[in-house]
Amino acid sequence: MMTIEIRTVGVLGAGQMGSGIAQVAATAGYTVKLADVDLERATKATSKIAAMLGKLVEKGKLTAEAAEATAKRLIPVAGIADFGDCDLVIEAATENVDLKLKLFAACDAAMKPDALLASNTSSISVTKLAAVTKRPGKVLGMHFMNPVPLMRLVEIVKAVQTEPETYTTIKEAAEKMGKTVVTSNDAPGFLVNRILIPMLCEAMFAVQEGVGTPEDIDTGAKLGLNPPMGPLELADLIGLDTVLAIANVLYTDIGDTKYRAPTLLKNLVRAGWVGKKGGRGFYVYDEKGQKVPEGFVGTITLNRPDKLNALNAELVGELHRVLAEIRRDKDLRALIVTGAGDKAFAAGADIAAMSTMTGPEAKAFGELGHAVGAQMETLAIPVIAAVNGFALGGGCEMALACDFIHASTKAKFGQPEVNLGVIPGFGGTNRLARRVGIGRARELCFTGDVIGAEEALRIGLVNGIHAPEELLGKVKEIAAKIATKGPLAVAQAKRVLLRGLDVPLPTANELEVQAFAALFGSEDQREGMAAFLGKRPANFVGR
Ligand SMILES: CC(C)(COP(=O)(O)OP(=O)(O)OC[C@H]1O[C@@H](n2cnc3c(N)ncnc32)[C@H](O)[C@@H]1OP(=O)(O)O)[C@@H](O)C(=O)NCCC(=O)NCCSC(=O)CC(=O)CCCCCCCCCCCCC(=O)O
Ligand SMILES: NC(=O)C1=CN([C@@H]2O[C@H](COP(=O)(O)OP(=O)(O)OC[C@H]3O[C@@H](n4cnc5c(N)ncnc54)[C@H](O)[C@@H]3O)[C@@H](O)[C@H]2O)C=CC1
Repeated sequence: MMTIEIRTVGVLGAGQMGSGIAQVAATAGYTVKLADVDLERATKATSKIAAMLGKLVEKGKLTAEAAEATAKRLIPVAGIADFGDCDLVIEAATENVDLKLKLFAACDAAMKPDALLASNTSSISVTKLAAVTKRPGKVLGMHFMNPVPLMRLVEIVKAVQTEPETYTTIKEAAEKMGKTVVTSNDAPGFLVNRILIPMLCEAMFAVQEGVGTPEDIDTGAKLGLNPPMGPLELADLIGLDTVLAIANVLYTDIGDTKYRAPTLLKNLVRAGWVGKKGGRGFYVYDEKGQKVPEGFVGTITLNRPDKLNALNAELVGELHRVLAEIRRDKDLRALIVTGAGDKAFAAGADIAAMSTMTGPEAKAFGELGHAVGAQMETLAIPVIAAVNGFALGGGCEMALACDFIHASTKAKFGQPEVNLGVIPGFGGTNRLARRVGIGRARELCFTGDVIGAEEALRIGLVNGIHAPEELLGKVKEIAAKIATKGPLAVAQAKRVLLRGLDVPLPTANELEVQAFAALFGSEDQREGMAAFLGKRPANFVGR
């Protein structure tokens, strides 16, 4: 029997696996049509692949011409109806048997009769998938590993119906994509996942039973058994929803309770914590997919929303106490300050309380406010203000005492104290001048004008503005990013940047040299540089 020559490959499902498969197929010279639930997702994935190719060019691993030619071979399409001219379709949609049966029947109907149809399924019976098509002999499993561009293996799974020519053609195609092939008969989990999934689940049972922490389990596995990743890190990479789906297939199809999924895994998936692709699983990840140490970011919420979080003695006293506690906390690596409710960060010092104060009382309160500002400025960790509404008077001053400010698009800033016959008393005059320049600070303090977020961004009072519902998430991302850096280095940078403002430049430069030198010999300096040279993420400990 003649086999088809593969020129055009359809990839169905543009998630982490489908995108990787599309990339290696296009790199191998195939024209690739990439589809997902809609054209938008397919187009987004295609752009991401083009960006990946760009990175390979930057690293000198691909020429610019090759990257451009590869990107041109990648065509996002609206759906299965566009697979009519494909010689091979590789399905890489979500691991769900009913979905895959439906997609196989639809692909079969849309594809030309002699084209081949493969599934990247991790565990589902390929024989069952073949049986819903009119081309069962042309169906098999083509199980790529994650991440596809880096992993050398493709496990080819022969369905009961697979014709030898189909196997040979697919093997050649996989080899053309730079992969080594192993062959499995159709059995739950095939070869690789039959071994892998019980191991991942066993690690999860160990967490569930309190035998050890995820960190200790992963470190133990990595250092004791020598795989590149620990089992829980790997489960997060695969996707906990996918791991659960595979475990369920193993358990149901083999019928042995040793393959049952741990409750912990089920609960994480129920919570939507599906691993790296969702930002959280056994670990927490930032937007770049880098692991974020958990519990390293603290948040203080000014919580007096019925009075727009106006600063009275109780609130400021509490803030003073909490900041003193935070100073003693050796685990925290960044702190966020925000306001409760959706109207205000803080609308200033409590005017009702201040209205009856004598001069000496006002002095005492001003000094308390300044003490809080100094606490925030001199904490070793960065303090970020997430200004979610009014930041007026003492509220604006409190934000200014933070290292930097991000704000919601509806935030409003001002030093309106002149309207009350007083001046800023919580560092506003001088911190504002340092942040936005003396001229602008004078105008704001003399007029009492209130400015919006756009203007605050324009004059450099805030570093970024975000939709109100996104503000806290964005600020947490920034704080989480800082938490992955060397804590000693961040602390020294904060100290030198602050102290450098108040001394002549040569003295500021001396401060910098001293701080730079002081970091050498620290565990973090050695780890940071070793991690760079070892091409791995650094794991800083703050020593
Ligand atoms: C922000 C507004 C434009 C919003 O208007 P609107 O949407 O119409 O809401 P309102 O109805 O006005 O407000 C809702 C609710 O909140 C109350 N409220 C708002 N702001 C304050 C405030 N600053 N103090 C007290 N209460 C406030 C308001 O009265 C309403 O209450 P309700 O009537 O019971 O419902 C608008 O609200 C506005 O313009 N607010 C005032 C903004 C302002 O002028 N701010 C500057 C204040 S002066 C200042 O900040 C001086 C400083 O620079 C600080 C120096 C010292 C710092 C030291 C810290 C220690 C302070 C402790 C002093 C207290 C002592 C003690 O407790 O004994
Ligand atoms: N994640 C891993 O490490 C590995 C996964 N696999 C398998 O690859 C397949 C895909 O897994 P991932 O890429 O990790 O999942 P993923 O969740 O990253 O991507 C799945 C994609 O399928 C798309 N999809 C869902 N329904 C669809 C439909 N009706 N039509 C078109 N597209 C649809 C989703 O929108 C999503 O983009 C699964 O079968 C999985 O078992 C295989 C090897 C490794």
